[in-house]
Amino acid sequence: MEGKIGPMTCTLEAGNILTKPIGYIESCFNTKNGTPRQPSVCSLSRACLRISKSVFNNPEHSVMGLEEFSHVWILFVFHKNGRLSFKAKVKPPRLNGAKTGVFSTRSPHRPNAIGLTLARLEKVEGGTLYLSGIDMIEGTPVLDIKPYISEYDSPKATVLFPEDLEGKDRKHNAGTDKLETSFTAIRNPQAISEELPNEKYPNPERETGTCMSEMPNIHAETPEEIKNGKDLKITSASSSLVIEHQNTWNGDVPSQFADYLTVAKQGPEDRNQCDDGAPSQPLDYLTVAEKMHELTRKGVTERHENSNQCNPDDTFVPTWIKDAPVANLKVRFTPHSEMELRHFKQCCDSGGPSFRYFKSFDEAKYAISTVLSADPRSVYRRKQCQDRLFYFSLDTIHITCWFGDGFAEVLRIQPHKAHAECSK
Ligand SMILES: C[S@@+](CC[C@H](N)C(=O)[O-])C[C@H]1O[C@@H](n2cnc3c(N)ncnc32)[C@H](O)[C@@H]1O
Repeated sequence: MEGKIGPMTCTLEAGNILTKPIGYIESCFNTKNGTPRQPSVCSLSRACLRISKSVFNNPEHSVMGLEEFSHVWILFVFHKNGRLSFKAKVKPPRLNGAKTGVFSTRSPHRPNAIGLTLARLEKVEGGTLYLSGIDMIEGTPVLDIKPYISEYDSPKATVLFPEDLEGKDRKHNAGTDKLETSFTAIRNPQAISEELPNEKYPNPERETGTCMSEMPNIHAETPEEIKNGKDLKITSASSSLVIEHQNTWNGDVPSQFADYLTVAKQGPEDRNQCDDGAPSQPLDYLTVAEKMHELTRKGVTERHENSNQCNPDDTFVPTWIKDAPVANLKVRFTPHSEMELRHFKQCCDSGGPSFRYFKSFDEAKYAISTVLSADPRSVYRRKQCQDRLFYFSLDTIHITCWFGDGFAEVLRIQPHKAHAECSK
């Protein structure tokens, strides 16, 4: 039977789901103010997430095996967004007042108010996850956890070359595996046919899925015929494969590659003639193909190295992410604020204020510095209230600071009100 939520029918097929938090974040960030805009800003930030017993009777069962992953994706609700409002265009702080489409940003104000954070998984104890490198505030409802798997979650450059696979786990490289299979087919068709009991001889196009529309069908050739020098189709296959790689040059084919290509395109009669018309050794077509391959590979690598926009993993982002118009700030502490921070101890047994998440004065100072360096102010504050004091809290610390031209200065450090009890 279908469940109902108010007037709206809740069906998966319609994309309506009734969410139930699997737990709530306990975070070193108490308020939105001063919380980093992305988890990478403050690697020392910490949080913990207890899987709710109302979701799983035995929460520890649900996280079994998770300790084998270094990072986890956390899907959560921006529960402190205030009224649910969203606009098609937003002004991300990094654009310093300029607008862009909400879906090209990580703005919390979006139609479904769902956040996504990649956090480091420090440890798993029972049904509790200990996280670091986070940007979620205290009490954030968590909808789901998924392991971060770089093999799936980080796009890889298109690998054209079987050599790139050496020493790598091939299971996760289906595309390149296909290409390698096709090379194997070209080098040694019999080997492939032996692996395929239902087929007498391989058809690399079908076998590999590689786009080789012009590739002659080598299906009908017997290994004996190939051995007897009837290697035309095999060699054509290898040249077709290489010609496919021309595309990677974006039309700017280097002359050396073009020379190889000419040779590769010649018919067998031409290939076996020297310039003076004397018969030559039969051209090793596969060698030509491999040389072309090598050249393409070098070219692709160079293109990656010279490119400003592309990352080595074949991804790219707009320049406002990489070279934001908002510079990082220098951070300094007044001697007084530094002394105040030194009063915080690691455990509350010793009397006086103590940290809940940080392990030392240095960690706390570093975390405060990273948060301030990324300039946590809103664009409005940055532009309209430059000389106002800025307050935020981190762990059990309440911080007062101000911003000047290119810097932030910490003026005062006090125990955060909410944690004053423990300090006592
Ligand atoms: C820009 S969002 C990015 C969040 C996430 N990494 C993402 O990409 O979806 C991070 C900001 O959301 C705000 N925030 C964090 N937790 C929140 C919550 N539970 N409700 C509302 N806002 C929150 C904080 O001000 C933080 O600086």
